[in-house]
Amino acid sequence: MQELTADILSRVITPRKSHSHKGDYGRLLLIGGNENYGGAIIMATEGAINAGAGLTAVATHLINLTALHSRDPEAMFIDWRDQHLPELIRKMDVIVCGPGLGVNLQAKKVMNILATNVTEKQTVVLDASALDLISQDHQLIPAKGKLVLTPHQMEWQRLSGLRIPFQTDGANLAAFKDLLLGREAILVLKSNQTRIYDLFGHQAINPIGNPGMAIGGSGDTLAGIIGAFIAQFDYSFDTISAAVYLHSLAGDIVYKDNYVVKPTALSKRLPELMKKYCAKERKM
Ligand SMILES: NC(=O)C1=CN([C@@H]2O[C@H](COP(=O)(O)OP(=O)(O)OC[C@H]3O[C@@H](n4cnc5c(N)ncnc54)[C@H](OP(=O)(O)O)[C@@H]3O)[C@@H](O)[C@H]2O)[C@@H](O)CC1
Ligand SMILES: Nc1ncnc2c1ncn2[C@@H]1O[C@H](COP(=O)(O)OP(=O)(O)O)[C@@H](O)[C@H]1O
Ligand SMILES: [Mg+2]
Repeated sequence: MQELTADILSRVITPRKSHSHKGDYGRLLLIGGNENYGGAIIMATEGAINAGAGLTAVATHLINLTALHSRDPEAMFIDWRDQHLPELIRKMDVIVCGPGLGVNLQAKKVMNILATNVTEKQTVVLDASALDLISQDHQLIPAKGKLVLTPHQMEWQRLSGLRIPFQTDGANLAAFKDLLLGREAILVLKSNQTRIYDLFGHQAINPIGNPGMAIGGSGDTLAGIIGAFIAQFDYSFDTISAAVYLHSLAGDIVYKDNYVVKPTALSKRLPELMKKYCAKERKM
């Protein structure tokens, strides 16, 4: 099991080229935020924008439009009932689905649209409610594309059938293989020591982070950061590991002077940290 260090950031976060435009840093769609959980998709969006996604769009309940745009004017919006959603999904590089999505009929409809429209070249990050929905119905797992699953331990219990005390590395990997037979997929199993697994034998543990991050929205923010990293850099074990590490590093910086780590405060630290670790690489 590889223990992550700051080296992962310098390896993944590359300097931006002068001759580039927003399209070079990825098109990211975030899907989630029902009438009760609008905050979740807004926090995921703040994670994504601050982690550098080139273009960010949000498919959510209409009720969240004003709140979203007043906080994040960088994000584009689509009502998740809009008939153009399938078309928009097909244009994206990466789709993050689940923060605040809920599990009602509308949520299932949205997941079904996603599952049937994802193409081979795209990556889908499934988090929160999306994981609960696929636990209930495996047909809702997108049929094509690369996958990243980001459960916390209870979501993983629902998905894998492994009770939390039995979530050992061996058992996690076996359950992950069973679930995603033959697919290109990465599992980010979140806890106070998040573990990352792929199906080729890579395993990493994140030793940083803090209990100030035990607050609603921390995971939603991480889902956005992971989406932005894949959109800008690539889909790889290292890229996803770097996103996990950066999230905790930003959390640790906020925690130095604060009893709790508000997810929105964590997101604000991301651009400066990305600059710092990218600049380090250039000096080497
Ligand atoms: N502001 C917003 O809009 C927010 C909206 N949100 C949205 O809410 C939706 C539901 O997501 P959820 O994660 O809140 O609920 P759920 O899946 O039931 O998990 C909680 C259960 O799991 C257990 N548990 C055990 N181990 C655990 C662990 N390591 N980490 C975490 N939990 C652990 C835990 O145990 P207990 O607390 O009982 O000890 C409890 O029984 C989803 O769409 C999400 O995006 C939230 O993101 C918050 C901010
Ligand atoms: N005690 C802790 N120490 C370190 N990291 C933590 C701790 N508690 C929570 N986290 C991190 O916060 C995030 C919580 O994710 P999640 O439970 O999905 O939150 P939410 O759904 O409320 O956004 C994970 O990235 C997890 O690693
Ligand atoms: Mg969560």
